[in-house]
Amino acid sequence: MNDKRQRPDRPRGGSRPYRRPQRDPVRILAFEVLRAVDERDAYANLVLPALLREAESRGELDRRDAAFATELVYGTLRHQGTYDAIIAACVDRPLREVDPPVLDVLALGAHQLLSTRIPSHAAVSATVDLARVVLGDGRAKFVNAVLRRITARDLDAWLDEVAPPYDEDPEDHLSVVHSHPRWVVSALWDALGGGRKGIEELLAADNERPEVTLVARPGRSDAAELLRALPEDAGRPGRWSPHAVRLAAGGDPSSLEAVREGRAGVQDEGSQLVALALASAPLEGEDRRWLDGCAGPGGKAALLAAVAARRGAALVASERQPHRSRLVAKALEGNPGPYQVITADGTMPAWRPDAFDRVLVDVPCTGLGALRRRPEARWRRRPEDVRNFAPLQRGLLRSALKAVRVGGVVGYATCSPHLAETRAVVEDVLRGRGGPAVGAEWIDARPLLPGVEHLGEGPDIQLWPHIHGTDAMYLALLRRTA
Ligand SMILES: C[S@@+](CC[C@H](N)C(=O)[O-])C[C@H]1O[C@@H](n2cnc3c(N)ncnc32)[C@H](O)[C@@H]1O
Repeated sequence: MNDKRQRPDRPRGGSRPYRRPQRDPVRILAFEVLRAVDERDAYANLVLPALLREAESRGELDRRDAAFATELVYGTLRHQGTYDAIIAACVDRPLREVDPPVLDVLALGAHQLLSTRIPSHAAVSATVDLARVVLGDGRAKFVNAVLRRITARDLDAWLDEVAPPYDEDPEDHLSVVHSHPRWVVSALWDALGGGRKGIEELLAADNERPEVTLVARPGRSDAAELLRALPEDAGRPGRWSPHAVRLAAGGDPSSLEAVREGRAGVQDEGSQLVALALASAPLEGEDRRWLDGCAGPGGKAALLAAVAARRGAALVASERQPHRSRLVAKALEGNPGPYQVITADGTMPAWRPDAFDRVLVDVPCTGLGALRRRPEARWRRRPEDVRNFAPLQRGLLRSALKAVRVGGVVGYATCSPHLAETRAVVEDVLRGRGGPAVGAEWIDARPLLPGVEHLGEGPDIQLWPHIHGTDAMYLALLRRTA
């Protein structure tokens, strides 16, 4: 602690007594996470748990504090676009001229004022104290003035003020109200189709915290075992996957023995459905050799390997990044059937052509279908990322189609619904645009997800957070014909 903070309370210019700011470890920690996300392009879902563990080990935070810090960080990052528009209306210069750490404190304050039940005076005073600790007294005055302007309206009144009317500019309106970059609103709407209701529900779902879903790896565990091991009301069966269990808020997967032993894991239900659909696609002839060509960190590979083991098939799980291959190896440890984990570039295959009966390529993508999990991703992604992934996505699909035997099945998956990453890739590869044509035909994937409704017109499928409660996973199934 520096000298200044150790000085005793004393009067300062005028009659107001000097008050030392309260050091609130929760808000300081939330601020540090926001700075790491902004300055180092860190991922909140990695930095936050690490800082929480450190603070808990120092005895500074308990579970309730940790939950509040999590709410502050995720809520602020999710609604950052909305808060920035409101803050911009309360400062007399362009936001780019406000120092980023000051903006982070203001956004944390705006979140408490506009989206939590914390009384306004308490939110302002706690945020000004935070500003005094992390920014100094001078900038804290600026923070105080801006926050007081924000308290003049509630969130709905601010949205009426700062968002352009829907009828004038629907995408800009939705972008401000639902805190998504405009180009992302546009891309999601193109993929979803339909009118205002659907896109509003989707954008709102992106701002909800997703529930944690477990997978009981078949042959190693089952949903009933997981449900029995959980306290009453702490878990529910999945909506669509017979292997899924949904944890109630605050549920800790590592409290379950099956998870600790790798017989179960954490996996979004959409990701489970993709692996299960590929595994159940009809196939004539041999069905013994399966490949996951983009396996890291191993969620789908572990489910595929477990299903393969029950069917007498073996899985090769391949991943280009060595550190992610190690995660795949860990996810597959203890699988009851044969499997192999290799580190290889899927566009320069380490296997012979025609070597496999089933192949999955869950290609690298913008991740626009998983915005619920990575609240900062929407601000980091750029439209050019879509173009930059395009050659790799096409290359990986072409290699997958060569790796499978004639009659075998390829699953092309993304966790982005952006049409340029989904159907456009598959159509280009099938038509030979930008490379040699590949002999393959579509398989209707919809019947392979029994009971799942609203999958679109087929033959490919697109899942949605607001309809299916899953990440927005895409899957195209193709059969090699020549
Ligand atoms: C969307 S992730 C796969 C997620 C994985 N299927 C799961 O369910 O856990 C895409 C993976 O492809 C890997 N990758 C990127 N380029 C690759 C390449 N040329 N060959 C193989 N893997 C690649 C990335 O490192 C990343 O781990």
